[in-house]
Amino acid sequence: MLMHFNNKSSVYPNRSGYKPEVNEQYAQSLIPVADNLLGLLSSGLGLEDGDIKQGLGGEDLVYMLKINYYPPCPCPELALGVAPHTDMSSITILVPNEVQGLQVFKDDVWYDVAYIPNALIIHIGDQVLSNGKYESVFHRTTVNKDKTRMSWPMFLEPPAEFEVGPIPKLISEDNPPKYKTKKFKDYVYCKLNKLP
Ligand SMILES: O=C(O)CCC(=O)C(=O)O
Ligand SMILES: [Fe+2]
Repeated sequence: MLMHFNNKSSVYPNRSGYKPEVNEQYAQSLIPVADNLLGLLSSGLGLEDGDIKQGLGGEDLVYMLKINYYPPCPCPELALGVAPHTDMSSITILVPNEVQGLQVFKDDVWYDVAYIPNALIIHIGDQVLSNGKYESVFHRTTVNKDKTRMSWPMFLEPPAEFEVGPIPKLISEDNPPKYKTKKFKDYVYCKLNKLP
């Protein structure tokens, strides 16, 4: 289930019995956290605090909340909840329930991401803006034989029509652009279709 938020509107799926208030409250309270994180990522690159947010569309940045629902699976060793991937968002802020499932890949090993009550999990997504300085985390989810797992990721993404590319201030002769600048919707299309 997907919900889009920005500072102008919220769009909900139209499902009978679905009460959006709690998700709305959760998403709204994450927005300052998200903005703070983007500021930190910006200063980590030696940029002004607002530069990354600006490079993602500024006030038009999309905060997309998704709800993942993984029912119990009779053969968990034969299935995955989500196949290995990197997120196309700039960052993802995720809260899971207590059922283990998220794994990240490092040095050829899949590691369980421990559930820590009340902790937020932050994924670095595809970091075109940083020109690859920040590396996206390759991750997947497993499923559980008996228990239902749920997770609530919020993806921070540029608007579809917004052009994304390495932040010009980062580019120099020593650090040429590693990515083409293109509309975010074209970035998504190319990634999904394995095009350059
Ligand atoms: O359920 C999770 O913990 C992660 C889900 C995920 O990777 C995604 O929705 O992109
Ligand atoms: Fe993901």
